[in-house]
Amino acid sequence: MNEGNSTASSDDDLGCLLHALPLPVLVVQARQDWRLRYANGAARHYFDLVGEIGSRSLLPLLGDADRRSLETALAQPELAAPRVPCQGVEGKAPFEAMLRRATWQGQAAWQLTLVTLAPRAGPGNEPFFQQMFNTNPAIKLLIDPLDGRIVDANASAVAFYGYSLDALRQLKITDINCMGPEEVRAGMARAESCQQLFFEYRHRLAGGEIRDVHVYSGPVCLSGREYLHSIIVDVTDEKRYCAQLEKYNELFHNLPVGVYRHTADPAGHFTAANPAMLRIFEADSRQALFTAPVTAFYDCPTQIHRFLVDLERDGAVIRRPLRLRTLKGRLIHAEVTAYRQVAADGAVEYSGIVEDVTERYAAQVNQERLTHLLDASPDIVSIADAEHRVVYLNKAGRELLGILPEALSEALAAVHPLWARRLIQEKGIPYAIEHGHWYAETAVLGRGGEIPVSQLIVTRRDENGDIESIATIMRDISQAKRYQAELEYHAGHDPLTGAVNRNRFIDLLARERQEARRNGRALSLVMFDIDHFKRVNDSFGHSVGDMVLGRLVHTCSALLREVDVLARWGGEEFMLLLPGTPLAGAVTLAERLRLAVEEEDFSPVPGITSSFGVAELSPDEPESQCYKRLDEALYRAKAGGRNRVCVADLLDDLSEKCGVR
Ligand SMILES: Nc1nc2c(ncn2[C@@H]2O[C@H](COP(=O)(O)OP(=O)(O)OP(=O)(O)O)[C@@H](O)[C@H]2O)c(=O)[nH]1
Repeated sequence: MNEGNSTASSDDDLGCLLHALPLPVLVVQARQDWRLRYANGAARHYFDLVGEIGSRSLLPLLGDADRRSLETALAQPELAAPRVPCQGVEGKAPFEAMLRRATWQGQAAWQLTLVTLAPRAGPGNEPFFQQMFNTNPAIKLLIDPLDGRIVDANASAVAFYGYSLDALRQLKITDINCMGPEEVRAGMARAESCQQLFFEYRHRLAGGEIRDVHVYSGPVCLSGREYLHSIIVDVTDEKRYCAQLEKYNELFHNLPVGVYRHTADPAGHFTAANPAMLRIFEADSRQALFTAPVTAFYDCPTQIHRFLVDLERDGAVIRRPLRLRTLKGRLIHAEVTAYRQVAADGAVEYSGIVEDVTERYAAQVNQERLTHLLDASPDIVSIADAEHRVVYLNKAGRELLGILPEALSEALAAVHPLWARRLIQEKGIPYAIEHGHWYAETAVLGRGGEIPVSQLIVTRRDENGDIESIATIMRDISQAKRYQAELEYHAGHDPLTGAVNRNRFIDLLARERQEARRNGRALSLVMFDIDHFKRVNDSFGHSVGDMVLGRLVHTCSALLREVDVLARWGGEEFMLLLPGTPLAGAVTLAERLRLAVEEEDFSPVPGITSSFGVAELSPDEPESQCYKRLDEALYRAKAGGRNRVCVADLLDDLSEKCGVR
């Protein structure tokens, strides 16, 4: 019992039940002159108590005999739950007082439950009995103990059972009771073993409805005959309520979230908690949880202050994330919902729900970290679900697309040129779905045209092996491409003249030879160098010599086709690769180059000329042999007076045929 006032509050369901109980129930303070602390409705009715009862004592309400009996019983501490017959208040039925030790607001008290007794035999009492029988609001039946016939019923019984008085008098109690004899016997045995003053039955009303009842019975002698006087208490609603309460209790007990109630004083203490609360706060016992001040569970004092201020102001705080500490000092992340409630005695209490979201919080923090990282990346990262709906796009992606597109196909269309889109849709995604990932160089559409990107598509499957997500990471590789192209250029070109270098020339020659063999096309080489170049260096210095080399390459390149390759073979020596060119064409070109060099202005160097050796590569001839022939031809050109073209042909007269000097 935890009623804080002398009247039961309608807010408190247990108090409400107690208040409505048809048996008079009193709570009196022990050792304090039987001061009344509580009286339920029936007790107030019996003792004609009206208004506040806090200062009144029970003793003046009782006759001397009853006072003595009660005090004698209480003076016998060996009696745990004494039952004391009392004559009762004048003009009302005598009663038996069942005494039980209780605690009332932390103080020792006695609970008195008064079971009213029907007056025993004696014709003098009959009118009194009749009056009690007829006028009492309790449901009452008078039963013939020999055959169970209902002899009489009061107005409350008529109203409750729904039969007229005459109809009730035609019935036996067994017609109303719908429990079998076995059940009745078991119920009686149970009542006896628990010293219960009533029996539990189920009574059928006239309309067929069955109600659970407690029946308090006692013998009464009327006109020389013994009858059974029964008081019937309808407990159907109470039982239903108790069953419901049990269900709620079970629910409360098994909830995976913590449910609590705590006092609203500055420290605050838990006064109710379900097992989940103990688990969440690592409390070994309820006691451990209840004795620690609520403030001890908060990690941050400003957080609790703000929480309580909001709770006081708004009456409720819904799912607020809080950092809490367990009794073992472990930090947990929780979401707390709390309500401010005012108890029957006006005391403010807080009750609420604590959800331990530590794991969820950690996952969320991880996700936020990852998102932060992905947003900081210049790479475009997108994630689509199994239905190809875009569910995530990082900052770089959002900047490129402006918004988050709904469908993957929509995103692809907005981002990629047609060829790349086809490649991704027809090859990339199907391959990634089958093998887990796909990597390729594709492109996205930039303001200035296509931007080359490296693209990785990664698929993720769930535990059933079904596709869960398709992630794409795209990196702008235009810079890398530029560097690569530059590197490739430098690896294959002479930095002084810009002509292809010897290594690249050899590679290109090998490729062109293959091509020439496949297509049956001619392929010619021309070797040439500047005449008396040493003199240039000696007379004008090396830098002028370098200038001459550069201008020579420039002059010659202007006369070449796209497919021709001009290489610096070494020093002031150059080589020409002429695909699809037979010997005659190569000789003509060499002559044209010779003339162009001769006519070029190499100021400050006057009269620069060059000598040429020309050869057509036969399909099976090793390159080394051809180089040798070219060397010989060039040597002949030098020996012949320089500034001329000589053919390196096995047919010695070919040079004459070609009309060259
Ligand atoms: N300025 C400059 N000179 C170079 C470079 N490479 C080689 N030479 C010079 O080119 C000259 C080649 O001299 P030689 O092999 O005697 O041939 P030449 O003087 O041209 O005589 P002929 O070829 O017989 O007409 C040498 O003096 C080299 O130092 C270069 O990159 N820059």
